[in-house]
Amino acid sequence: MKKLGLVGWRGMVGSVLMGRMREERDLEGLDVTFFSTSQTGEAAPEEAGAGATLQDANSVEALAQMDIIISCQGGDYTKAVHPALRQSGWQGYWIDAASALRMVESAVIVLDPVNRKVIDDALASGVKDYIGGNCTVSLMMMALGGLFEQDLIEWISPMTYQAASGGGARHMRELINQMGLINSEVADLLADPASAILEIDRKVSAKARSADFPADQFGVPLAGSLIPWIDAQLDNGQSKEEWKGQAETNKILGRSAEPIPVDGLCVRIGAMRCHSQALTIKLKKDLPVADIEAILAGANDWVKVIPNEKEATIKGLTPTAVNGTLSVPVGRIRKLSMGPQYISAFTVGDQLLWGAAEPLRRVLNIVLGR
Ligand SMILES: NC(=O)C1=CN([C@@H]2O[C@H](COP(=O)(O)OP(=O)(O)OC[C@H]3O[C@@H](n4cnc5c(N)ncnc54)[C@H](OP(=O)(O)O)[C@@H]3O)[C@@H](O)[C@H]2O)C=CC1
Ligand SMILES: N[C@@H](CC(=O)OP(=O)(O)O)C(=O)O
Repeated sequence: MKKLGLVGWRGMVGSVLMGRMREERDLEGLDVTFFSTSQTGEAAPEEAGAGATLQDANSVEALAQMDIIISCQGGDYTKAVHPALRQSGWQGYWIDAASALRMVESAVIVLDPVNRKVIDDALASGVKDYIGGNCTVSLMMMALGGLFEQDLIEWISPMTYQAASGGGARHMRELINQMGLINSEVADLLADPASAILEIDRKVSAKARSADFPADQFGVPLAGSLIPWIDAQLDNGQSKEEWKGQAETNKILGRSAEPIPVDGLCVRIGAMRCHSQALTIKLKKDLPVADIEAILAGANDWVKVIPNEKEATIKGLTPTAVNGTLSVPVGRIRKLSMGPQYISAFTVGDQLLWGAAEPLRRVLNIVLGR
């Protein structure tokens, strides 16, 4: 029986992963060990077996007993533990949600509905590190998989609308706290239909700008606002999140020569866990919209083409509609006035499912040959 070690399983991404693995019974037939950086010796979840306890996630000796390790613990943990584990001679499979190893040459970024062949070739050639992609990149590629598969894309400019969950659980809590405080500030005025909307607006702004407004996680208010910067600042003016667009897309596709340009602005908005993206795409040739829709719809089981109509769009192409599901709707597909090869598209996806957990559980099954 293969030995699987799970690290980071009780965090936000790890909990979503556990939920999916339980739904799909992925842990059956495996000898599962749960690790923790802070709770060694406490009771482990039932999948570890009766009486099993949490093992020390910082113990290279304990980790080295595993055939496969999945980590959702974060990049600092990966950087601290993975090199020591490999240096100890460990030959097992390392599956990771964190970005730390993504661009390392010996690692593959996994998104099997899009790059199954890259994964299969890597397995055949002995690659042992399989890393989940950046959520925004994975969701964009799930939506546009058909156009990538047929090599129809000359370039893409994604303008993103990213959810609070991308920052972590504390960021989601802060957003809801901010929403609640804003509502409380004007609750009496809202209850009075005769109150002046500009007075409500003035009080909302004053509250959000006040020194005691909770903004420790995002640094500035997000509720009722947005933040046009995600992750670190790079010397070329891009944010790191924007840099990942082109770097990871091409690595996922296994394209080193002639990379597809992918560049745009990444923006944090007050959604909970769905990232949305408005895409401007230059195609390599002029294709009818109906053909583009058919190519997109046929690429995988999760992408769903929403017709470019108002009712269908506002009902099906929003974070509220998609939250907590594996569906990746893509719509607003139309020709732009720049020319027949230029199209728009808009897509929404759950950044904790296809954006983080789902590619990991799927590559586990691929590694296990099932
Ligand atoms: N958030 C996201 O959108 C995405 C995150 N990722 C990657 O996944 C990593 C983990 O992210 P995320 O899941 O948000 O991190 P969390 O902060 O939710 O969890 C990380 C770890 O914190 C520890 N922890 C301490 N207190 C608690 C608590 N009260 N409840 C749960 N866990 C606790 C747990 O480790 P222990 O048991 O050892 O104490 C847990 O595994 C990120 O660093 C990133 O690399 C990847 C894609 C998207
Ligand atoms: N940076 C993403 C979330 C994330 O964790 O990305 P990555 O896995 O590339 O570090 C966001 O804030 O929405």
